Amino acid sequence: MIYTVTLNPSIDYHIWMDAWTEREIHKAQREQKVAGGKGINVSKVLNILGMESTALGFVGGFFGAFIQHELEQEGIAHRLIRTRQESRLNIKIKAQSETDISGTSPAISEEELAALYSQLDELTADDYLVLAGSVPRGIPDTVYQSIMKRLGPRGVRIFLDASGKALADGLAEKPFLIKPNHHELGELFGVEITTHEEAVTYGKKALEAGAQHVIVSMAEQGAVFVSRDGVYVARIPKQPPVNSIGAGDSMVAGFLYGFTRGMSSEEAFRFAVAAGSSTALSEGFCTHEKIREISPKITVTTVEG
Ligand SMILES: Nc1ncnc2c1ncn2[C@@H]1O[C@H](COP(=O)(O)OP(=O)(O)OP(=O)(O)O)[C@@H](O)[C@H]1O
Ligand SMILES: O=P(O)(O)OC[C@@]1(O)O[C@H](CO)[C@@H](O)[C@@H]1O
Repeated sequence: MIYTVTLNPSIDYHIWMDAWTEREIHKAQREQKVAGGKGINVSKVLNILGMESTALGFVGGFFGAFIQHELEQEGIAHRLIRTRQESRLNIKIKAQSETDISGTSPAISEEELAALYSQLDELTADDYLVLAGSVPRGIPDTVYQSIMKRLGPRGVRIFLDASGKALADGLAEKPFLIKPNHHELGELFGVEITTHEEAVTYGKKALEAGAQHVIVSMAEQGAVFVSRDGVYVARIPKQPPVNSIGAGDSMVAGFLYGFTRGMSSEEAFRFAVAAGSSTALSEGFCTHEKIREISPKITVTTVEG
């Protein structure tokens, strides 16, 4: 079974407007409220691709009930833990460009965190676990490392999509896959990454630091894959994004889908990039049809050495 953990889910409030200007009153042309958070998005994309998963994490208050209800409506299994404090609201403004405002997270109590640990203790070597997104208040930012310390030795394969200290500390526990974007990977090593070559260099350093597979996503520049199976660069034709929110989550779901369906690392990587790009270049998340359409436009090349 695949489990996704979203410690800090959100309602994503998408709002479209002609232009965004400071000190102006704006009228929305269109708006949409959806359950969000990185692990939840991975579960949603897996569901669209026809693969089951169980969403774990915390939800509270009215916003939390909304998130839970949406998952139920979409037929996504969940064991979300109800918290005393309300889940957050993240605003996604789509005007000349995309602007994100992330709401303050609820504080999670020790008992609520303990309830998550007891759920996680049920996982076995047959399971995949996706740990994705920010860590809410009340939880130490070493939480991903602690979860990996507990479940890694049991053979659970862990996909880690985190940044900052949560990513840095997590590496030592040998996650099966990490998916930083090039800014997050640069931050990890205190450098700025702008080219595929630099992403390969620092992707290899992440491998040396413990990760087993590394996907470095680079938005419209495509992505880089580094593992002992090979090093690949994926390029995509330049096109303005329609919605880049959840593109990275679609990539994680795409790789997980491909890998668990028996694709080679290279094929799973291509599928992951196609999933990410078809989410970025269309309304809503990727689908099998959109992935099939975009796949031939993606070039994947092998990097020697
Ligand atoms: N403008 C774009 N054109 C084509 N593909 C894109 C574009 N933006 C993103 N993608 C695809 O989606 C993948 C992930 O994008 P990105 O690097 O922005 O991830 P991210 O920062 O984790 O995103 P998010 O956190 O919003 O999900 C890229 O590797 C690429 O395949
Ligand atoms: O603040 P975090 O947890 O890092 O990211 C949260 C978030 O921006 O990530 C998803 C897109 O990847 C959105 O659904 C959600 O609002």
